[in-house]
Amino acid sequence: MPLALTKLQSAVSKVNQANALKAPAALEDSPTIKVCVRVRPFIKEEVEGQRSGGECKLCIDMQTETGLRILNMEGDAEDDARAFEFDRCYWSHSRDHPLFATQETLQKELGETMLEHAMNGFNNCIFAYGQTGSGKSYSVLGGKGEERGLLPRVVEGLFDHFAKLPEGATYKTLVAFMEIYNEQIRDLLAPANDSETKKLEVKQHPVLGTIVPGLTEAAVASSPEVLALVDYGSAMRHVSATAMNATSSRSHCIFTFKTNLTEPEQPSKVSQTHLVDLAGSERAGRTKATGDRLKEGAAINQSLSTLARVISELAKSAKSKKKPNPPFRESKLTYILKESLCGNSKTVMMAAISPNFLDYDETLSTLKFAQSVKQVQTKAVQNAVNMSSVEAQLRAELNALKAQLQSFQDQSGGSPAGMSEEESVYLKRRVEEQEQLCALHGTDWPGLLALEQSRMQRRTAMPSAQDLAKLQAMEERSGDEENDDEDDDTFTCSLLELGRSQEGNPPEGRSSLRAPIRSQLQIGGPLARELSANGDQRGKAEQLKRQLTELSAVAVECEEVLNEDQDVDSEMSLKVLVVIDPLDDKTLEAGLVVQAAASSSLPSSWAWPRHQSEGAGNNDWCSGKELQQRLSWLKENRSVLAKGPAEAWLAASQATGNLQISRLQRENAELERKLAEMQARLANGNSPKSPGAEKENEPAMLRQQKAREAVKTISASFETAINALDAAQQALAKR
Ligand SMILES: Nc1ncnc2c1ncn2[C@@H]1O[C@H](COP(=O)(O)OP(=O)(O)OP(=O)(O)O)[C@@H](O)[C@H]1O
Repeated sequence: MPLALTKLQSAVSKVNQANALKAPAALEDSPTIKVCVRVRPFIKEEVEGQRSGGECKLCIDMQTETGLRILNMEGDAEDDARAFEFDRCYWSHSRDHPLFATQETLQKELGETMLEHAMNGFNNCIFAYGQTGSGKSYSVLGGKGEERGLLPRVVEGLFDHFAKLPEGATYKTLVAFMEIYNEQIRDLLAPANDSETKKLEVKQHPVLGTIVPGLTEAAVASSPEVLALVDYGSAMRHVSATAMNATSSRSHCIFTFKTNLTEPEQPSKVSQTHLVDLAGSERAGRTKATGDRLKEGAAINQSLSTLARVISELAKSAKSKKKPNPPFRESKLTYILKESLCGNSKTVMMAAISPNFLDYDETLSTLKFAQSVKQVQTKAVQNAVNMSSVEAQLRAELNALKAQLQSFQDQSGGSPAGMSEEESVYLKRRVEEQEQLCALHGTDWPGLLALEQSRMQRRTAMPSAQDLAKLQAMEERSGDEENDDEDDDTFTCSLLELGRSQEGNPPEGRSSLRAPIRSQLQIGGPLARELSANGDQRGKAEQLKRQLTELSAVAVECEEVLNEDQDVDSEMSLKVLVVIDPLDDKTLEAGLVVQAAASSSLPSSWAWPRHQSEGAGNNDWCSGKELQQRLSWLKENRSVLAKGPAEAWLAASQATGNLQISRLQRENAELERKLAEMQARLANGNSPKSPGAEKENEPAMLRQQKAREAVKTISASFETAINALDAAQQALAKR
């Protein structure tokens, strides 16, 4: 082929590739916040009536990619229709519509655009806004497989982009995940025990802009790692059932990733991207909220109304060119998003709306709000930064803080005199925070990755997505059983079973027992309904969640202990039986079955010390406390598991108060008796008596041969048992 033609073809293909990545013209760069609207399908709660009394009337009409109409079905629909224009409208209500948009459509248009920005050093933000149950979480987080939302797709895409970087380029990524619940910031990535103690505040930093000191910023190197963190964070989020949505998010949730790309001899391109899933705006009457739910609703509405005032102020000033004075600091949400709403960021609003006429008022108000957001301008600039100068500035600040603390301490020979207790605590905390900032913006990247690994181990971990599919199937089965037993309305039971064996390949970097506990509760639909049905069930739900969290932590620790021992064939499964009885405090039973060293060391019949409370036929089950005992056993004995039966038996006998030794002695006595009996019969030329008549008729030679084999087998096992017992007793005697 002539060279010119090859070049032309390659140029055409490059242009095509670039076009394929490009968002529609309406989404291309302009200084205002881009506004998209998405219409969801009718959902189960509408069809079944909890949300709408069974009334499903479509009131949205979309003819173009940028325009929609909302119809007032009470009057003359055509006359009463109100038309709106946005940067992009996504029709996800019905698949047969020519404009039908999938999760993939959103990723191609919005996700890829954000990634292009991030790779070029621009900050991004996408925030999903809308009434409860309108599809915000579905768009941002989504479900499984093809239903994955923007967040997981963007994370995967990010690492695909990194893989294509030119030689010599390096990248670093930090991720954070927080929620704002009742005006408090919660770190969703902090290991469970840490998060309760930390009170997080938003601050303005002279070098770094808006920051939340103390918030976990996890150094990550692959998309599975980030997705495991997203699972973990989602599990920690406040979700509960309301009449409008069985899995309603009760908090605003912000996932952030920061990138730092460096090419040789170039300033680093840094970016920060927020993906925000706002809590639903709601009217207490429709959600039937009372007590804590109502309080949550008030806090949600307060921050959303601050957001509305901020937007209104910004929109007004865009028209009048006056300097705006928006009340950013009146809510944590607007304070954190300040930069995204009017500063250095390319920002998209995703307005999620319900298609149902019953939600007409809320939908209209969402559309009007979205229209005002369209006028708000931001000022995105490329962040090309000299990282060593940033680090130097942060270090200088750290040194100044340390010097200040030191001078107070010097004045008083150790304790900071002249300072109140509060001031000294404050200064010490500032030093700690500044040290964390220096580390995050310093050069010790391997150190940050190692820190994250150790944090991961401390996180209470949960089952994986694969396990969740299993869970769901089991839950459905147990749901059917519940329906069969409608008379018994005091109990709700769910059986969740997670498993792991050597054949299963857990995804790299993730323990197979990790998955959101909250997903378990969501899957436990009947359970969630039971918990939210009667006034004060929240306490019960929290208690249950705590118990499940603790239990999973123990299970994962067991799994990790087994994983450490490469030589041990192990198989493990966790069964959780959730029993909720409103009259009883006992809410949870769990069982952990570990077949450690089933084939190589421990005799398979005796792989686990059985607890005294275990009854026949039910010996896999144990309570949380017993699970802890099993974990201790496993920890104490892991070093011997792979060595051989004698040591393993010894270890087990120590752990179980020598019960096993006496059991073994009984077994040996029985074996000895059988052996003696056989030998005596053989010596007399008599084969052992067979029970059946046919056997009586067997030729004498054959019977004798069988008897000899039986003796051989028995004496072999007898020998093994004796040796093991001897070794065990000798070792015991030495201690
Ligand atoms: N585009 C869509 N396609 C299919 N199902 C959807 C879509 N959007 C939303 N849903 C479904 O609608 C229900 C409510 O959606 P979702 O939980 O995302 O609402 P939300 O706005 O986040 O609610 P809340 O504010 O209460 O958390 C869910 O069952 C979700 O799966």
